Amino acid sequence: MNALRVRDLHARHGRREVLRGADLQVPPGSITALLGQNGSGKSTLMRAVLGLHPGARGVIEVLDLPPGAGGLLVRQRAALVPTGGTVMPGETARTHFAFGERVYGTWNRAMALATAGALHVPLDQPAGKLSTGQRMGLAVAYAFGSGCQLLLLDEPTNGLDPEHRERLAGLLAAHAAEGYAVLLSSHVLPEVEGLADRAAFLKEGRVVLEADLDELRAQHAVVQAILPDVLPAGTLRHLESVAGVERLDVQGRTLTLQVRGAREAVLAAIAAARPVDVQVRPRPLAEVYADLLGGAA
Ligand SMILES: Nc1ncnc2c1ncn2[C@@H]1O[C@H](COP(=O)(O)OP(=O)(O)OP(=O)(O)O)[C@@H](O)[C@H]1O
Repeated sequence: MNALRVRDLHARHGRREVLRGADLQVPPGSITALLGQNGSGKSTLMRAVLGLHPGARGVIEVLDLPPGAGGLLVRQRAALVPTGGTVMPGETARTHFAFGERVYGTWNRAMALATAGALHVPLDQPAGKLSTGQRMGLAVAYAFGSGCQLLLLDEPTNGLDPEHRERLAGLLAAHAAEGYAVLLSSHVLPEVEGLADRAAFLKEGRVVLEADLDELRAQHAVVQAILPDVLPAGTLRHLESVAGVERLDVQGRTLTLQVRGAREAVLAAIAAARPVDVQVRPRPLAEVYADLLGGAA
């Protein structure tokens, strides 16, 4: 069973169809990154899951609830932290937590307090007087405290300084290790790479690729070889034609190839040129993102 399964989700803002049949899943214990350019519909998708986007159509399955269970039931099982970490500006963190205790049957006060402590959220200051990062920390502490098995976090590291980003990453990893499922959006791809285990790429209203990040790293590699001599044009043409080679670049005696899928044939062809050194490394997520979605993250 998935913690979240979305099928054929459609949603519009006015006349514009933002989601056009999006499919997505988040297994329990997974931190799945929802990636896409500005305006691609990430927030819309998250809101639609919680029944907060009027007119959204599609099949949404949350945990063991029946498909289409409805927003009220879903919001008892899934918590959303919107961009900016919306909170009640006049209320302190303590009041938020007392409120959470009444709202959620699964409320975990110790978890809310521990999360707020780890993120250095002042407990007795009105939320409206907290800094952007502290307000995000409060929203995250509230979501963790809810006890919800599915967390939807819309750019949760926004406003957090490097120390608190790292702290949040640790908290999320620990949460996922206990079986909680997280769907988070972010534009900070190096951070996503260290945090998420899966990624879903949203483009033109659809998820164009959903992949395990380890598999993605295994599939998309950069092979770099230092050769004893400049390669003859014929050998280069042969290398370019080897299955899986997507791009080839030569700078003097340094050969760089972008390879997709199995690399045996490419490595065999390079070995024939008696390289001085060969290195294979996964392509950074930002490059895969740019290939799939265009531009930079
Ligand atoms: N309240 C609204 N009224 C009208 N259009 C909206 C509204 N909210 C979002 N949109 C439009 O819907 C599209 C998707 O917006 P959404 O906020 O879901 O994108 P996003 O992927 O979360 O973007 P970002 O990465 O910038 O946060 C955008 O084109 C946006 O202009």
